[in-house]
Amino acid sequence: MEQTLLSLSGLGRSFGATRAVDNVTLTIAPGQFVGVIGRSGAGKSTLLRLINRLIDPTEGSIHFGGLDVGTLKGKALRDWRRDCAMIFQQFNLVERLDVLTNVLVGRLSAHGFLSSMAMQFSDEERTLAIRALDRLDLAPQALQRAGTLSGGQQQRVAIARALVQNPRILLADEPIASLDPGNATRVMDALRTINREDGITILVNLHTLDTARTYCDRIIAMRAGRVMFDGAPRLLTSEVMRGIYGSDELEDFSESVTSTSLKLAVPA
Ligand SMILES: Nc1ncnc2c1ncn2[C@@H]1O[C@H](COP(=O)(O)OP(=O)(O)OP(=O)(O)O)[C@@H](O)[C@H]1O
Repeated sequence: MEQTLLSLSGLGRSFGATRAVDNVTLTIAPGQFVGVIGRSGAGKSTLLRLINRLIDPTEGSIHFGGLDVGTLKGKALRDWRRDCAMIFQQFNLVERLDVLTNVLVGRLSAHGFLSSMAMQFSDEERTLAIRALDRLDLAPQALQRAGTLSGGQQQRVAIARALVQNPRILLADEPIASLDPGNATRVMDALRTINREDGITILVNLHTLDTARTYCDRIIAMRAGRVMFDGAPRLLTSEVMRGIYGSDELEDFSESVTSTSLKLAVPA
């Protein structure tokens, strides 16, 4: 039987009359690379924010291993947020700080209040951060101000910051939505490397089907807060997509964002 790392049961979140996430039940096995697709407003961000506990559910439960994530408070909640790293579309770096310091921010959750206020880091932590940057081909930029990097480089710094947290799962909320195809490919390649080499489970929100098909070993398609499809990419055929989203909505998914998928889209 397949192991379960993360389990969502009847998970829901309303904002007034809007059911942003509606009765989502699913399990994720360790090491999976899962893509969540859906149009704008489908509930993808809300789903990730619920898992990370940036927002609280109105119904249902979230379990991670033996942990009841929905009930965590104080230090246990902070520990969960460290185990469950999150990266965002807008990178969320401190632009005036150098790249290395931005990566070291990922270590703050392991510090006490005073040392985190003083931003004091050990030599081991600096080595860890440099190593993470090196893996993402960004060691030469370590002392550069983060705000001077390209969007794709900034997103890779955000991935390095997440890596030094030693997360058990990485949630990425539309990480390539504001990048050009070349940078989008490098960011998705970096996520794939982390998934394969470190075994970190990845849940990534995407709004393009081609990218999800290229990188993910499982796709969850959402519409109006609900899971409409959950399975292997090859099973998410055009007919299935049309059945979920209708012919008009389908156009929203057709754009190819990553150059890998562009290559795949070119007939032989
Ligand atoms: N804080 C909030 N207050 C009110 N409504 C919200 C809030 N957050 C999300 N919603 C609503 O919940 C629904 C789902 O939004 P969500 O951001 O999760 O969708 P999404 O699929 O991530 O879309 P996008 O790709 O545009 O980010 C939308 O109707 C949105 O307007």
